[in-house]
Amino acid sequence: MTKPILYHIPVCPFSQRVEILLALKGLRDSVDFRVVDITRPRDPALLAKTRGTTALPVLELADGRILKESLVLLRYFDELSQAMPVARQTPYERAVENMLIAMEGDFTSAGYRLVMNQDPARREDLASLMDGQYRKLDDFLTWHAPEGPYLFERFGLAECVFTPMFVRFWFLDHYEGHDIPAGLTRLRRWREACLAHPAAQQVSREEVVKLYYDYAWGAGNGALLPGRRLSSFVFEPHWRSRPWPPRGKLHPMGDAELGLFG
Ligand SMILES: COc1ccc(C(=O)/C=[SH]/C[C@H](NC(=O)CC[C@H](N)C(=O)O)C(=O)NCC(=O)O)cc1OC
Repeated sequence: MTKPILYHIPVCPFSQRVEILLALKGLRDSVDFRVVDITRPRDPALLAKTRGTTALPVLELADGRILKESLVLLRYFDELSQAMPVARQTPYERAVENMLIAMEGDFTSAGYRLVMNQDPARREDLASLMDGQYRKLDDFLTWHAPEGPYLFERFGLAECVFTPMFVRFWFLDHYEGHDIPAGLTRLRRWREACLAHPAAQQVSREEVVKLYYDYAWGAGNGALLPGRRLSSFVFEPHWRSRPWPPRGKLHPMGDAELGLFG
């Protein structure tokens, strides 16, 4: 039987969400993962399938129908196979889960704006906004799940949504020296449990720090920085062969210093 195809970027957090849920449901092998190199022009055939949008992940069903948006794909796969449901099953618990998931967009944006910031004069404000997002999450968890570590008794849909962002925000520690503010113990407990879960081990801290280097200099989604020939997002040379970039944003490194020998 032809498997559905998930077009994805290996290190993209939105793709990782889907990988985590598929791993939780034992469906990882039921999907054909097709890697897309966003540092190169998109395949016209894929662009035609997505009607011109470029954001990944994109799911192509066996009959050619196309689905997009990671949150949609999470629920699609969770509902496709009734076994081992990941989303909560009662209206109230699903509502609480959705309230937490509704907070993810602002949380993610705050983190990416902080890591991509190039204006030292704005850093304090952006760091403060990030702190505010952490406080909102800590307050929500303290309110709805004071014991934890998860929102409910197991790693669920909200954890699928947030864990890839906790993974990416290792770049905040490395390039901005920024982390969850002291005292937010409930959020730290949640993050620690999410990061340790066996279904969420697709991307390492080393991979994030090396691949997201260009984000720290304001270039996202594979965009090229001035004077550079290769994006830090390229697949080759493999990130394992590259040196660790220094912590902080002291001076921009060139391709050679980054181990990007094209
Ligand atoms: C808030 O700023 C950011 C937040 C997250 C990401 C990210 O991880 C992209 S991951 C890769 C990105 N995918 C998405 O943004 C998907 C978002 C979509 N809403 C979903 O949930 O599936 C992509 O395909 N980019 C290639 C393209 O569009 O051609 C980047 C940000 O800025 C560059």
